[in-house]
Amino acid sequence: NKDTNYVPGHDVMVHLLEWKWTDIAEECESFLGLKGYGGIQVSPIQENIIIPTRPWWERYQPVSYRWLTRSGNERQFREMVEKCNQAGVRIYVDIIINHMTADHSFPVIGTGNSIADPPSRDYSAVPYNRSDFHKSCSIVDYNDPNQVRNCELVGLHDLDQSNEHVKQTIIKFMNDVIDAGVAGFRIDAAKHMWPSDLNFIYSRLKNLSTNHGFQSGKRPYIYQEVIDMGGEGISKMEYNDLGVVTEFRYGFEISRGMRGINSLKWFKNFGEMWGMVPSNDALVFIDNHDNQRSNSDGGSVLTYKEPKMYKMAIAFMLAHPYGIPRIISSFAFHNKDQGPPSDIHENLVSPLSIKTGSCVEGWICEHRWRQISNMVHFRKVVNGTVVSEWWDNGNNQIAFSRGNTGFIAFNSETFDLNQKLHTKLSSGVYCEIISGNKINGNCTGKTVFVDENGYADVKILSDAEDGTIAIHVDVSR
Ligand SMILES: O=C(NCCCOc1c(-c2ccc(O)c(O)c2)oc2cc(O)cc(O)c2c1=O)[C@@H]1CCCN1C(=O)/C=C/c1ccc(O)c(O)c1
Ligand SMILES: [Ca+2]
Repeated sequence: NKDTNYVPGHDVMVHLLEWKWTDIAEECESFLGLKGYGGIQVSPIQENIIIPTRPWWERYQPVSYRWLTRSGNERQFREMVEKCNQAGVRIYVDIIINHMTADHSFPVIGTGNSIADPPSRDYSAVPYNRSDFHKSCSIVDYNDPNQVRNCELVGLHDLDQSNEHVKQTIIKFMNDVIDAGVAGFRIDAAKHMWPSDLNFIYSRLKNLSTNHGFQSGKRPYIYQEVIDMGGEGISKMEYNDLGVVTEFRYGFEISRGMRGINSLKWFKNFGEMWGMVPSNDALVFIDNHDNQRSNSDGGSVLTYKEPKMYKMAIAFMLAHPYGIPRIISSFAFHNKDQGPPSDIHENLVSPLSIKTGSCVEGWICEHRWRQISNMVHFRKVVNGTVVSEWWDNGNNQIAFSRGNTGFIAFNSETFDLNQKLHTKLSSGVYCEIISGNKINGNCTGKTVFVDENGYADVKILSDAEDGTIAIHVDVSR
């Protein structure tokens, strides 16, 4: 089964990219739990190589399975899991089991001071040696499934998951993390490992820890990074029996829609019909840590750098029932390799500075933006209902209801939207949640009136700050 293991009444995962464990624990208690977020994808916890320029992707070159990175140490990790579980927010660990480091021109030292000698495949802190790796061939033909699994991705030394010692070492690492109280894993570079080997590993994972509030018999939620835009030799459908897969087409298509490249009217049947995996098998997102800074999936997905369209894309994702949504919370970057704000002398990511509710000094904190966190509330309220009352203007103005619990409209035309639209909501005055909140019975943003026949006066000026209006039954006055 593919249960996220979220606490009932919580929904939506946020990837707190490069955040430190102590800051995450604090954010669980002061924001994420209260807003009803379901879970957090944390950056890799396993020791990684120190690359002099500290690119973000150094965390994807493991040196060992010790829980020592610039985000913190084992004690801080355990404390974070404890505090977040208590706040009703689950933790998902981004784990790299396909490979270790590449060869480098400098001595290889890890973030936990372990050493390794990649050319001789000696990773003494695990330990791994040459017999645990595939022969070093490079992936040159992505249409050859054998190469993609058994050769090296950009020179990263490729572990042989059919080797008994490798399997047992990975299984032990993952089971230790499960015992610390996490709810599941992101499997990095899953496309580069054989489904049968992954199945062997997953089947030997323990149930979630009853000492951390999980009911007995709960299985870890496994979502696998499989970058498949179609056209390669390997398909995401080879993996979605084992667990959930990242559906890269999702963010690509919604970005095209909100950019006006593809008319929003086509999104009436958005979902499996668009060649995406079944909804329960799809981990969906607009942008991720990789394609927000490069276009590795071949498309130019929306990011925080284009805020109006990005917020519309996120709002659509959180309002629509297809898939399991994940948002990213980023750090500002100017070049695609740049790592997080950090004190380069100290071997840690710099402390997060959150002033007056929004992050500063290089941390974007999309998860705190009102237009995004209020849509988490919307998604929780409409859970279990279907899309109905779809309306469009034949191009880039759309609206739909979610049962009789919520209603949302988008305008990405160059002219205003000003219509009486039918909803399935009962009549009354609703606080509009993209422009504001309902506080002590008052709306801090716009209000929307729904008449006794369910018709709402919907107005979205083309030059408005936000191109979305959304209401739901929890914010009727
Ligand atoms: O130009 C680069 N890489 C080549 C193009 C991206 O290829 C990579 C893919 C990749 C990309 C597209 C695919 O269709 C595919 O099957 C694999 O997955 C990775 C996964 C890792 O754990 C570590 C990596 O270094 C990579 C990687 O380099 C730069 C310099 C090295 C790291 N890197 C990067 O750009 C790092 C990218 C990266 C890192 C971690 C990820 O989880 C990821 O998805 C991408
Ligand atoms: Ca491999």
